[in-house]
Parts: sequence; structure tokens; C-alpha cells
Amino acid sequence: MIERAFSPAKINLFLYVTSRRDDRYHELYTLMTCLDFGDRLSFDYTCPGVAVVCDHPDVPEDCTNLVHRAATLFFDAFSRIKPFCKKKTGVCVSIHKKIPVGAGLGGGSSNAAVTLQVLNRRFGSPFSKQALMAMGLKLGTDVPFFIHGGPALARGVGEQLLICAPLLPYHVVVYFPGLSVRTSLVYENVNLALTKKVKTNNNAVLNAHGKGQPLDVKGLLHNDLEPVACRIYPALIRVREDMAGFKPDGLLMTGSGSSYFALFSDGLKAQQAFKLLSETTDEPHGRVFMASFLKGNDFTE
Ligand SMILES: C[C@](O)(CO)[C@H](O)COP(=O)(O)OP(=O)(O)OC[C@H]1O[C@@H](n2ccc(N)nc2=O)[C@H](O)[C@@H]1O
Ligand SMILES: Nc1ncnc2c1ncn2[C@@H]1O[C@H](COP(=O)(O)OP(=O)(O)OP(=O)(O)O)[C@@H](O)[C@H]1O
Repeated sequence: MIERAFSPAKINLFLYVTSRRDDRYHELYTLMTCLDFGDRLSFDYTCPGVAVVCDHPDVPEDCTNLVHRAATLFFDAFSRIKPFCKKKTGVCVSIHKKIPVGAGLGGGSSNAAVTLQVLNRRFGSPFSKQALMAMGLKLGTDVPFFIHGGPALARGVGEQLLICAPLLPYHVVVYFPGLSVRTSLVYENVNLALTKKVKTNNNAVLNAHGKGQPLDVKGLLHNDLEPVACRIYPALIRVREDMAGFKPDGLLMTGSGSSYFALFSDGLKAQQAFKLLSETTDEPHGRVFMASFLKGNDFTE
């Protein structure tokens, strides 16, 4: 039997770096949402052991793949709490990659989170959502978010999650300039003296939540990692300039880059931007796509 699941991309609508910890990880205050654009995973339980296949050349298929690591972590934990269970613990996961790799869109983390959730359900839900999120954190700091579901506010390194008011919808145009960014390099180069304060955005989020109103993120877009990534990868400056030409309602780099997203309240303007960007991208690996904000975290198909 083959089970299929959708594995969405995420964007960071704002991201403030608030401090550097002793282990050199950074504490954040970030608002994230999933998009209705993503990868497709299929789970084949007839395989012995864990195996992964992926149709993207830059994604490893060995035990370093985040899906492989997620499945192994799950089965190890499962066999510890159910040592006498007779159910066969093997799976082959096929990944149909649509989310660009190293793009700030959380592709690998999303795949890992969906794998943990699908396996948990398949094996009788032995782990709570909290336990799965803790397991996910061992794989990457964005994994708990994908298990929690969005939109959500994340603090700490990304593990303290709070549900946020629903977001005012926008048409989202995402542009991946064909450049993979090394997340650790971007974080290492953050100058904490230059990162912005979080108060204004926090008030806006709490206000919307308190009034039960949808949150308009247009005026809140901010990413402390954007100037850092632009210094290391100057080609990103041109990406912002090109997208700004479409006069979107908002424009930002997501995560540690390299993708940018533009928000449009006008669907026609979004379509035009999408069409022109698709026609003019001369970078062979560049990608443009249109999406909407997604709610919730049940991605089983
Ligand atoms: C940029 C974001 O996507 C924003 O949501 C995340 O903070 C990063 O998520 P990610 O790519 O899954 O990154 P991880 O695999 O967790 O970490 C990669 C590397 O980035 C750095 N890192 C990551 C997260 C964090 N809060 N502080 C860090 O300093 C660490 O050097 C870490 O070794
Ligand atoms: N299942 C997977 N999907 C994508 N990349 C994976 C996967 N497993 C391992 N990787 C590796 O992880 C690295 C980062 O890929 P990913 O696409 O998740 O980055 P990202 O979108 O920049 O992440 P983030 O937004 O969380 O910073 C790549 O080098 C890739 O080879």
C-alpha cells in the first residue's frame, strides 16, 4: 500500500535575530506560514528497513537525507516504547521535489516533519504532537513549526511555537534565483548590534489576536538575515530590485535566503509579475511560482 502526502514550503514573514546562544545557535522571533506549494511524498511500507529516493540531483538519497533521518529516529523511538510490537518497521519514501533546495523555503525540514507525522499515524499515533516536535527539533530548527502548523510565531531557536491569528490573504509570488545559500554561514555573519528590535511587530500580532481579526502582514515584513545574506551573496541585491519593479504590496527574502517573495492583494498584478519573472529569468536553475498562505498541518492526501 502506498500512502501519499503533501509537504509544503514555508516563508518567514518577519524574522528578528534576538541573541546568540553559547552553542552558537541564534534565538529568533519569527512569524512563519506554510504555502500551498510544495513537494509530494509517497510512503511504501512493503520495504525492509528505511530507504529514500528523490528526483532532485542536489538531494542526497543516503542516510543524510532528512526524511531518512526522520524515519530512522521515529522507528528507533517506536521500538523503545513498543519493544514487542510485531508490526514491520520499514518504509521507502519517494520525494517528488518541487521546492527549490537551499532556498530558505524549508524543503528538507518540511519533508522530515511530514515523515514523522505520517509514520506516527501509520503506527497508531504512539507519540503526542509535543513529542513529535521534540523529535523534529533534533533534525532541524524549522521542523517543529511544520508539525505545529501555521501561521505560527516561533521563539527560541524555533522550538517555542504560538498559534497566530489567521493572516489576511495575499497572492504570493516566490522567486528562487538559482543560488543555494549556506544557512550556517549567514547566521555566523549576523552582527547582533545591527539587528532590529521586535516590539512593534509583537504589538501588531497581539492586537490582531486579541481582537480576533486577521493579521495584515504587509507592514510587518522584516528579515534581519536579509542584509547579511546580501553582503555574502551580492547577486541577491539585484533580485530584490527586479521584484520591487512590480510594485508589490510587500517584498522580503525568506529565511536565510536565497528566495524572495512578493505579496500582492491584486491577483492580476501577481499574475503579471509571475509571467514576466518567468520569461526573464536567465539563470538556468532559477524558479518562479505563485502560491497562497496555507492553514493547518494535516497534509495527508
Ligand atoms: C533560517 C530559518 O529557516 C528560519 O526559519 C531557520 O532558522 C534555519 O533552519 P534550517 O535551515 O533548518 O537550519 P538548521 O539545519 O536548523 O541549522 C543550520 C545551521 O544554521 C545555524 N542556525 C540555525 C538556526 C538558528 N536558530 N540559529 C543558527 O545559528 C547553525 O549554524 C546551524 O548549524
Ligand atoms: N529531504 C530533503 N529535501 C531537501 N534537502 C535535503 C533533504 N535532505 C537533506 N537535504 C539537504 O539539506 C540542505 C538544505 O536543503 P533545504 O532545501 O531544506 O534548505 P532550505 O530550504 O534553505 O532550509 P531552510 O529554509 O530551513 O533554511 C541541502 O544541502 C540538501 O542537500
